[in-house]
Order: sequence, then structure tokens, then C-alpha cells
Amino acid sequence: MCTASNYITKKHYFGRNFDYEISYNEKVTIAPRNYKFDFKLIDSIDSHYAMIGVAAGVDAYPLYYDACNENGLSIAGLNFAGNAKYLDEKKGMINITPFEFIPYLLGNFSTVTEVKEALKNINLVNINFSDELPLSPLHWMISDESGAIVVEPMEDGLKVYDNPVGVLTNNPPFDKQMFSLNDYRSLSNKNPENTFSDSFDLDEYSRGMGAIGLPGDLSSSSRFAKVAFTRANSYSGDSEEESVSQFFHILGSVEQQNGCTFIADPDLYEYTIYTSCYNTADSVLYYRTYNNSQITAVKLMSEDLDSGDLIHYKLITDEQISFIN
Ligand SMILES: C[C@H](CCC(=O)NCCS(=O)(=O)O)[C@H]1CC[C@H]2[C@@H]3[C@H](O)C[C@@H]4C[C@H](O)CC[C@]4(C)[C@H]3C[C@H](O)[C@]12C
Repeated sequence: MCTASNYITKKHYFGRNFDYEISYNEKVTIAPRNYKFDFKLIDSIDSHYAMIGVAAGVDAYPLYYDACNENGLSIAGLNFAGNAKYLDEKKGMINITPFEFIPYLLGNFSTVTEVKEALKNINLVNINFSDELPLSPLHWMISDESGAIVVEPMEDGLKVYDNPVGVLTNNPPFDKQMFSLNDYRSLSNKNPENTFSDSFDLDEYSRGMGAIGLPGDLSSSSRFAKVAFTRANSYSGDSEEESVSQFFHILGSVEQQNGCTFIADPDLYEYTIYTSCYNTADSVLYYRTYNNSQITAVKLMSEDLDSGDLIHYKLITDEQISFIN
């Protein structure tokens, strides 16, 4: 399971929890403007917007999970098992594969509005990256300072939804997730009045009673409601530090602790391998990993963005503890 969210203070922040049971040796990967992107069915792109993101540790191609470009457009791919459907090549369309989707969009476009227009002509084709790395069933949240959309590849083509709650998890499809939020419309960050009955008193015995009924389990529909509530009620100052800190707390509300989501014997559990947070205005990627609570930052703009070679930074995964005596 995974969760993506955006958060707006003075700037736009975007990121995700990467929840899974295995790692593909993820690396922070920068594709500078002149890195040549090859595509399976369309012409290569020799020059494009620079981008920074987290990608699988495969040297041959930046297989991004989530990324942001130098103009503030950001994307994350999340599992969409049982629903994602990739199609055959279609004449007259721009045929790209799902693993090319992030490079193609971030390389060519600056805003969600531009992406929405481009999506009308995009067909996601069913071609594997390799025999060892076949396609995964994904859907995507795409976000910039103006708002967010969700793109879901279904049997009858790409579905594009505006995303007013600014979050995405896995299943069910986004329209169903949005509908299920109706069930929680009475929840609040304030303690509720007693409307149960006029005939007897009920006590306000605790703070936080306005959110009783908000799910706390780790299923994707429960995480959707939990993170939507947390994000919608988030309050922080608007400095960089306060915004980034609050962002990690939003996604922390749906973090998966190792051991709580069993996958297989022996001892294989899904857990939050990393959390990313992009300040998309300044193209900075902040991240934390399961065993490293310290925030690490990588700045796209500190690199030579006119080069043609990928730049990789291994994730720092060991805990960094600040001993003070
Ligand atoms: C599994 C990842 C999504 C995490 C997630 O949503 N977990 C929830 C799982 S579940 O609903 O609870 O089952 C997805 C996100 C991006 C995916 C990767 C990227 O698409 C890049 C390549 C694409 C290749 O085709 C396959 C390997 C791969 C390296 C993908 C492996 C895997 O499917 C990733 C890492």
C-alpha cells in the first residue's frame, strides 16, 4: 500500500509513502536536461525539463516511483492491482508505456493543466520494461501549486479525475474512494455536541472526540479517509521547516509499521520503506526512510542541469541519532 499527498503553505509540497515488502535498491535520481530518454514506441527526447525523483536502482533507465521537475510539476505512481489495464498500441495516439509515463510528462510539461490536455492523446501500452521487470498495475497522482489530478488506466482508456482532497492511496478506484468520504462528513477536529438524545447527558471525556469513527487500520480505503482528514485539518506555519515537518506528519498518519501487514512467511511484511516530500517551487527532494528518521535533502538546482548523464544518490537508510552528551 502506498499513500500520496500534497500540502500547500507558502509553497506547494508533494510526496508519498512508499509502502512495500521489498526494495528495488531505490536511489535519488536526477535526469538533467540533456539526458537522452529513449521510449519503446515514440522518438527519443534529447532535451527536456530536468527532474529529480526516487527511482529503482537500475542504471540503464530512471524507473521513477515519484518525481518532480524544475517547473514544479510532480507525480507519484501507486499500485492499482486488479484495476489497472494497459492497452495495445493505438494509431493516432502517443503510445507510451507506464514506466515511461513519469519521464514523458515531467520532461515535456510544466503544469497540471498542460498535462490534462496532453492526456487526451496518450495511450498507455502494454509493453514490459524487461522480462525481469514486467509492468506493474499503477495509477498516478499529479500535482502542482494549482491543484491535483488522478490518472487511472482502465479497460476503456485513461480516466482523469480532479483531486480536491489532495491524496491518493491504492484501491478502490478514485471515484469510489471519494464517494466513501461521504460516510465521514460529520467528523471534525472539534469535540461534538451531544446530539444523541435530549433525555440524558453524555460526557465529553476526552479531546479528539470529533474524529471518533475515523478508521485507523492500514487498508487502502481506511488510509484514504485517515490521510484526507489529517491533510484537510493540517495546520502549520509556512516556513520551509514548518511546512516540511507538517508534510511528514500528514503522511506519518498512515505510516505502515513493520510487522502490522503480513505478506508471507518467513517474516515478510509491508512497511513504509521511505517517505518523500518535494518542495516543488525550489525542486528540493526531502526524504526519510524506515530506519532513518532524519530528513535528508537533495537539491535539483545544485547540479549541472545541462549535462547529459544521470546523477544518483544512494538513500541514506541508517538511523542518524544526534547524541548530546
Ligand atoms: C510497488 C510500488 C507501489 C507501492 C505501492 O503502491 N504499494 C502498495 C502495494 S498493494 O497495493 O498494497 O498491493 C510500485 C511504484 C512504482 C513501481 C516501479 C516503477 O513503475 C518502475 C518499474 C516499472 C517496471 O515495469 C517494474 C519495476 C518498477 C521498478 C516498478 C516496481 C513497483 O511496481 C513500483 C515500485
